[in-house]
Amino acid sequence: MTIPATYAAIITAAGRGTRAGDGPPKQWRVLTGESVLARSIAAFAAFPRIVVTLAPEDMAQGRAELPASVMLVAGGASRSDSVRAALESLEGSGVTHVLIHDGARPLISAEVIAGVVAALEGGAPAAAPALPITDALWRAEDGRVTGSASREGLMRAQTPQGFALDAILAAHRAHPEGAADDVELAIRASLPVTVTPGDEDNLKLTYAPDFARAERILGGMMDIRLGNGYDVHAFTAGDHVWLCGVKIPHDKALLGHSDADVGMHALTDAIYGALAQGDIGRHFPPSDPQWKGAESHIFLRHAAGLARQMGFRISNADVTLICERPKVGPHAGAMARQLSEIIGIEQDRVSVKATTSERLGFTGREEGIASIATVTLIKA
Ligand SMILES: Nc1ccn([C@@H]2O[C@H](COP(=O)(O)OP(=O)(O)OP(=O)(O)O)[C@@H](O)[C@H]2O)c(=O)n1
Ligand SMILES: C[C@](O)(CO)[C@H](O)COP(=O)(O)O
Repeated sequence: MTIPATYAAIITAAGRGTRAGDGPPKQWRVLTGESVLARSIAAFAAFPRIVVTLAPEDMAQGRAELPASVMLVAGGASRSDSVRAALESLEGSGVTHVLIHDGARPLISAEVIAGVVAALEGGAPAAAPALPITDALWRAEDGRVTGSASREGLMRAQTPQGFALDAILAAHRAHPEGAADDVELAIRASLPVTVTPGDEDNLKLTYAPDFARAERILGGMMDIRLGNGYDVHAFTAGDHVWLCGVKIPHDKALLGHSDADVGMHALTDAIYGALAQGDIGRHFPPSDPQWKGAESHIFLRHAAGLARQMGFRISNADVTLICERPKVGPHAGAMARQLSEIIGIEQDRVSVKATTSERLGFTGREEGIASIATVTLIKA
C-alpha cells in the first residue's frame, strides 16, 4: 500500500529492557543478523518520515547504526514520556497522522500496518491492531487459582497504534500521568478507536525466551537460496590472466569477450542462478559491443545489486578455480578480498580455492581454466 505523504512513524526504543534479563537493551540485540530495532525501522521504510525515541545514552549508537534518514529524539522515563517527546517534535511539521510502534516488536507485518493506515484513511481518528483472547482467564495467588474471569469483549493490544497527530498530541498533553499504551490515553480523551487485525507473530520481545521464539518465527519466514555457477575460458597468447579480480603474470592469457575473469563469471552466474534471473549472457549479451573487454567486476556488481534490490543479502560465496597453472594459492587472499568488496560482504564469508585436474582433460592439458562457484542468499 502507498503511505500518504503526511504520515509519520514513531518507533519507541528508549526503554532498558529490564525484564529481558542480562545483555544490552533488547532493541539493540541481534536477531538472525540484524538488530531488533533495525528490523522494526525497516518495516516502516515506506513512511516518508520516521522518528525513533532513544535513551540519551544510546544516541551515539543510534547515529552510528541506524539509517541516516531517521530522526532521533531523546526519550523519557516512561514509554508515554518517550512517545510524547516524539509527538512534540512533529508538531507544525505538516504531518497529519502518526503510527506509534514498539521498537521491541520487530516482526510487524506490512498487512498489520496497512490495516491501521486503511482505517485512518477511512476517517477513523484512531485505529490499532488487536487479537481476541483464546485462553481461559484465571485469577491466581501464591501459585493457586483463586477464581476465573470472563474473556468476553477482551482483546490483546498490539502496535502500531495510529492516530490523527493533533488528537493524540492533545490526549498526551491532557494526561501527563501516562498509560500502558497510546490507545489508553486516547480513550481517556474520549477518542473513538477502531480495532484492526493483529497478528500472532507480532509479539513484543519482553522476556528472555521471547527472543528464541522470534528467531523460530523468522526461521520459518526466511527465504534461503543456493546458486551455482560454472564457467570456462580457453588460453590464448598473452602474458597475464585476470582471476577473481587479481592480475596474475602468466605465459598465456584467457580468451573472452570481456576480460575473461572465469572465477568472477562463475560467481556472477551463481548469484543470478539463486535469484532465478538467468545468467551473465542475459544481462550483458556478448553480441553487444559495449561489453567488449569489459572488466568483470561490472557484471558481479550488477548481480550483487540485483540480489539486494530483491531483498536478499549474500551470506557466503565459495569459488573454486580448476587449473594446473598459474598457482592460485599465493593470490587466494587477495582474490577473496576483491570479491568481498565487490559483493559487499565480510571477507571471512568469501572463499577462493583451487584444484588441478590431475593433468586430465582440457584443464589438465592447460588448454584453459574452469571455475565453479556456490553462493547462499538469505531474505529474512
Ligand atoms: N522510557 C521508555 C520505556 C519504553 N520505551 C519503549 O517502549 C516499548 C515497549 O516497552 P517495554 O516492552 O516495556 O520496554 P522496556 O521498557 O525496554 O522493557 P522493561 O519494562 O522490561 O524494562 C519498547 O520498544 C521500549 O524501548 C520507550 O521508548 N521509552
Ligand atoms: C504498547 C504495548 O505494546 C501494547 O501492547 C504495551 O502496553 C507496552 O508494553 P508494556 O509491557 O506494557 O510496558
